[in-house]
Amino acid sequence: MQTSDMDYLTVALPKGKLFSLSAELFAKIGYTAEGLSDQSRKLIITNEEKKIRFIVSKTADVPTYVEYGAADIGVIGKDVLMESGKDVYELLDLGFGKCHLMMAVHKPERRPKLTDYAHTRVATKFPHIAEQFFNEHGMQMEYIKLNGSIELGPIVGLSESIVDIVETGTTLRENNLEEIAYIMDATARLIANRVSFKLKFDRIHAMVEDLRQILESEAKA
Ligand SMILES: Nc1ncnc2c1ncn2[C@@H]1O[C@H](COP(=O)(O)OP(=O)(O)OP(=O)(O)O)[C@@H](O)[C@H]1O
Ligand SMILES: O=P(O)(O)OC[C@H]1O[C@H](OP(=O)(O)OP(=O)(O)O)[C@H](O)[C@@H]1O
Repeated sequence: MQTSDMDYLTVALPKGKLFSLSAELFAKIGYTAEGLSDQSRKLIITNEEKKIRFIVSKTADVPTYVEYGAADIGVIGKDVLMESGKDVYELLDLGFGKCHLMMAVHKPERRPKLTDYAHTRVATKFPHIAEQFFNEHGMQMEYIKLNGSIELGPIVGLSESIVDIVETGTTLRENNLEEIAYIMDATARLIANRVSFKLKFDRIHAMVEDLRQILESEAKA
């Protein structure tokens, strides 16, 4: 394994929904870098003075960069972290990116039971989480991995149900789907490489404490 350069703290930020919120949070503790914005195409942005390096990665790849030590620290949704199964420390619940994972089906005529769907097909970005959930309910399923627009699955007959994220519920409503089982809540988490956490303990610990203070003061406001 590689541990990111000892002089620098390397932070992996996910593209997409969590990017701006993560960058804003780091900026509040003084972790800024010129050119760190949604619009930039730069993949590595360094603040030489503070010895911080941000790497901007595809969301699902953040746990991989952190597990291998290419990044010391990362921000990632709990959903993606659980699905990845990567061996990293989870240091802090950052609170934003709130959503939940659930199972939904095409709007049924009568209230269905979860077990009505045993042995059917589930479309999902989260096959590991889905399998764990259905196993806990003693249900054997067929998992169809999709990478986006999961709600299409039942509409076009690819699957009988989906396991996906819900935030406002708009996507379910607009596609005539109904949640029939709650699986888990998710928020953004701060994660760390296990070796970096030991080798760069003072720096990471100080950063976590600064972030914790910001989050606590925002929660009180
Ligand atoms: N409405 C939402 N839809 C999707 N994810 C949400 C939502 N609200 C919060 N999140 C959180 O934001 C994380 C990132 O979502 P995003 O849609 O940016 O990921 P992605 O589409 O997998 O990434 P990428 O844009 O790199 O393909 C999710 O893993 C989840 O934890
Ligand atoms: O409850 P809502 O507020 O409607 O949000 C939920 C939707 O957001 C996510 O999709 P995303 O925007 O990440 O696009 P994707 O389908 O490409 O994953 C998720 O997969 C749902 O489709």
